[in-house]
Amino acid sequence: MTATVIDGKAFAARVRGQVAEQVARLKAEHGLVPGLAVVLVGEDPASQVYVGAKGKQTVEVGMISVEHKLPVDTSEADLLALIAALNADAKIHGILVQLPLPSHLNSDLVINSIDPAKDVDGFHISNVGLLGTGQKAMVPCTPLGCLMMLRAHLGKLSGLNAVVVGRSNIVGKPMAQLLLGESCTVTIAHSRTRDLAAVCRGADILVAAVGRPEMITGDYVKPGATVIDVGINRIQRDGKTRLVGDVDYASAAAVAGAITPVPGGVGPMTIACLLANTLTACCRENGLPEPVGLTV
Ligand SMILES: NC(=O)C1=CN([C@@H]2O[C@H](COP(=O)(O)OP(=O)(O)OC[C@H]3O[C@@H](n4cnc5c(N)ncnc54)[C@H](OP(=O)(O)O)[C@@H]3O)[C@@H](O)[C@H]2O)C=CC1
Ligand SMILES: Nc1nc(=O)c2c([nH]1)NC[C@@H]1CN(c3ccc(C(=O)N[C@@H](CCC(=O)O)C(=O)O)cc3)C=[N+]21
Repeated sequence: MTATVIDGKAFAARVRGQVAEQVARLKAEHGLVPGLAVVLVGEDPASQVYVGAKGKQTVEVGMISVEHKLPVDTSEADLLALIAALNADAKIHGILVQLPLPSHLNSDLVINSIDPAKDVDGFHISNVGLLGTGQKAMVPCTPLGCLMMLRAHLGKLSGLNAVVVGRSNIVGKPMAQLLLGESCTVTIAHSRTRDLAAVCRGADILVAAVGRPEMITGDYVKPGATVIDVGINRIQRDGKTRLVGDVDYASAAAVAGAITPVPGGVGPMTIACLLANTLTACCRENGLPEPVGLTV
């Protein structure tokens, strides 16, 4: 079997189109323009690429983009003061603090200082709790993007076996919550899981969020399964820098029913969902109806 490729790049372009349409309507009918502030501390080159891409796409869908680039030695007090100012700024509806933060900063404290209504990453403890209890939350962008692709490809997910490899707060855990919300039977695997390959072979839906290049090979995949590769790993191969996922694409695609590529899979959907969440936050903050087709 050769797997169907789930084209995240094309899917993300459609999501951005839907966002742009609804942003235009918000402007015409209510005079509102959603605003997203991205805060980057330090000069990690990969982070700068993401922040640049986010800013460009934010403007393309008609929203306001504000970038705050702070020096690597920024104090916690200064960062908290900036977040307090953004919380109080009526033109800003979404705030994203790029992670990881330099080690002298307490990222839990920083994230939890964001107004939960503006927490478009969905990392604030209030949003984590709301998602975990099945209430209306801001949903983390990467898992939201994965869920949108799964729904589009599979339709109803109810009753399917889902295995999420990875238990981070930003990907693995919220992904598992969303799949549980879809009535999947969910297993969360991690570095202590025994016989990971056998656990993964039980999955109708296999989500890899590990951070280990090409670890999930074809022998981890149930024939016909849907494989979502969240991993973004920069490796050297044949003297060139290449981007690969956590899934060994060639061997997995030979067994799977459908698979997301890297690049061009989950990554572009993450940014599209960030824009969707900013629109959602703007609507909620102004007591307007939820955007159509862009929330869980
Ligand atoms: N496409 C996108 O938009 C995004 C991509 N990413 C990418 O996704 C990947 C995961 O990111 P993130 O969740 O932040 O990573 P973390 O490093 O926070 O978590 C990795 C998880 O993988 C588990 N793990 C590590 N090694 C193994 C192993 N050998 N077998 C089984 N499980 C293992 C860890 O287990 P344990 O808890 O036991 O240590 C941990 O739960 C990375 O490649 C990252 O770059 C991240 C965010 C967004
Ligand atoms: N507060 C916070 N929120 C995040 O959502 C967040 C973060 N911090 N820190 C870093 C990770 C990583 N992340 C990616 C987003 C887009 C691509 C993406 O668009 N990738 C392209 C390739 C881009 C390239 O070539 O480098 C693709 O997969 O096709 C990748 C990774 C968001 N993250």
